[in-house]
Amino acid sequence: AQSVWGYDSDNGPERWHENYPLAKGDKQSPIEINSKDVQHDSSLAPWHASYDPGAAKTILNNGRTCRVVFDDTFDRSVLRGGPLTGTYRLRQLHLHWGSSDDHGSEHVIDGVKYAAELHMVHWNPKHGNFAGALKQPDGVAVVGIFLKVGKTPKPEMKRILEEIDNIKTKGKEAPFQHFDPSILFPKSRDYWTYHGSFTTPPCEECITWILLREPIEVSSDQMAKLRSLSKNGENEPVNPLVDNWRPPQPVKGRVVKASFK
Ligand SMILES: CC[C@H](C)CCC(=O)Nc1ccc(S(N)(=O)=O)cc1
Ligand SMILES: [Zn+2]
Repeated sequence: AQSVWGYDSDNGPERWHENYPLAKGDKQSPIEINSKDVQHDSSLAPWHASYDPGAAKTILNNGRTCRVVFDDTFDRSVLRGGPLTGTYRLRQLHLHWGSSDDHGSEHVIDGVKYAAELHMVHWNPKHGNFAGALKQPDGVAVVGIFLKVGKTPKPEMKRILEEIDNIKTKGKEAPFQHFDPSILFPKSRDYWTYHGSFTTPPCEECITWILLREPIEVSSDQMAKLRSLSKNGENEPVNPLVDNWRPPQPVKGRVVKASFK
C-alpha cells in the first residue's frame, strides 16, 4: 500500500492511525451533530472576520483538495470573537466533497450530509507559527460552511470554480488574487462550536471548530466542476478527486455548543 495517506481503500481514514496515531484520539473531527444533544450557550459572542482581499495569493490542487492560500505573515486577514480568545490569522481555505450531490461533507447535521464542506483555516499567532500552533489546543480555528445543491447558486463560488480548469492535476497552482472569502459566508451568523482536530493526518487536536448553521447554495454544475479535479499528476492515469471526506468520529463525551436557540 502507498505509505502516503489518502482516501482510497488501502490508505484511507480507517488506516490513517497506522502512521498517525493521533487519528485514534478522543477529540477527533469531524463528528455527527444531533440538535437534541447541542447546548445553547448564551455567553457565546458573535464571531467577526475581517479579511484583506489583497492577502489571497494562489489556488492549488495538492491531489487531496483544492486550496486557496493567503498571506499570513502578519494580522492581515483575521477572525475573532465567537468562542475564540484573541485574533486568528487566515492561512488557507479548502473543500471536501463527494462523488454525487447526496454526500461529501465531513460534519453530518441531524443525519444530513451536504454535497460539500468548505473550511477556512486560521491559526493563533501567539504560538509563533502554524507548526507551533498545531501543537496547542487553542492553536487553530476553522470556520466550516456547508454547501448544498440548489437553484439559486451563490455567484461568489464562481471565482474559485473558474480557476479549476487551471489546476486540473496534482501539483498545479495558479495565481488567485483580490479575493475576499467573507463573500462566501451565508446571511446568518448562527454557529455550532466544539473542540476537535484536523480531519486529515496528522489529526492534531488543536482546532476550535466554528460550523455555520446556514448552508450556502451551489449548482449541480458547480459540483460537477469540483469533481472534474484529478488526484493524479499530469500525464498519469486519470484518478478523479472525489470523496475526500473523513467520516464522523466518536464524540467521546464532548458537548457541542450553539450560538442560537
Ligand atoms: C504539518 C502541518 C499541517 C498539518 C499541514 C497543512 C495543514 O494545514 N493541514 C490541515 C489543515 C486543515 C485541515 S481541516 N480539514 O480543516 O481539518 C486539515 C489539515
Ligand atoms: Zn478540511
